[in-house]
Amino acid sequence: MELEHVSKRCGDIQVIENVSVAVPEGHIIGLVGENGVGKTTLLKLLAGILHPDEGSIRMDSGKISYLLREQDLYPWMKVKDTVCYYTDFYPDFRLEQAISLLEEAGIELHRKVKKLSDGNKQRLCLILAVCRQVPYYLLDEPVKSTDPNFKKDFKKYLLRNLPEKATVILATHLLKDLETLFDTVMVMGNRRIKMIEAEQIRENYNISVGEYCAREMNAMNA
Ligand SMILES: Nc1ncnc2c1ncn2[C@@H]1O[C@H](COP(=O)(O)OP(=O)(O)OP(=O)(O)O)[C@@H](O)[C@H]1O
Repeated sequence: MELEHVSKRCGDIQVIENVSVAVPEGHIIGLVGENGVGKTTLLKLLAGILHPDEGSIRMDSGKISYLLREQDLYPWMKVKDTVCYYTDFYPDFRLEQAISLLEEAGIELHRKVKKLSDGNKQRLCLILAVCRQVPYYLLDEPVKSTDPNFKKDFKKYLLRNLPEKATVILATHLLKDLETLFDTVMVMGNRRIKMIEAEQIRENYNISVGEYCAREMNAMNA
């Protein structure tokens, strides 16, 4: 998965400009940056939902699982039908695993999606995303509405449920909760992306990943 000299405008805003990045395979990558900096836009470009104005993106959208937002779910459907819909649509969807994760989350199969709490709608979206068996997962703020315990255990949850060599790009503002999850971080700011491995941050700067990201975000937007 690779971006070469990619530029993208949204409305009258130049979100990214001439960005080239090769996504490291098998890494869990934290995508961070201030509100409105372009994290969702980048994930949509990678998923093939948006197209670059200039440059090219090398990826195979059939191999990508993209996390739905709660409002993308059909509210009138039952949880069971939502899962069956996914099973019909994606041959790589692991139904048994989804049923087991729904049970673990206490989400009943016969409940209508619109009757779920916001946090459980997000858990359902997450279950739909992680139960696809693909090499790439694009997760935009996957734990925003979930409870503190789930956020705390999210690293274990991902490692337990994704294929061993999966590549994950995860956009978040929750650096305190998630920083230990990342092998690499991409910091976005001022139309650019800076990528660095977590190990390199600890060795070269002797600060936490979260502290590094906060520092870089300030520097990029100064
Ligand atoms: N459909 C659109 N039309 C016009 N401008 C848009 C559209 N979608 C996004 N933008 C603008 O593009 C920029 C990047 O938005 P994006 O949602 O990618 O940011 P983000 O980093 O994900 O933000 P947040 O952290 O707040 O979720 C923002 O300035 C936003 O206002």
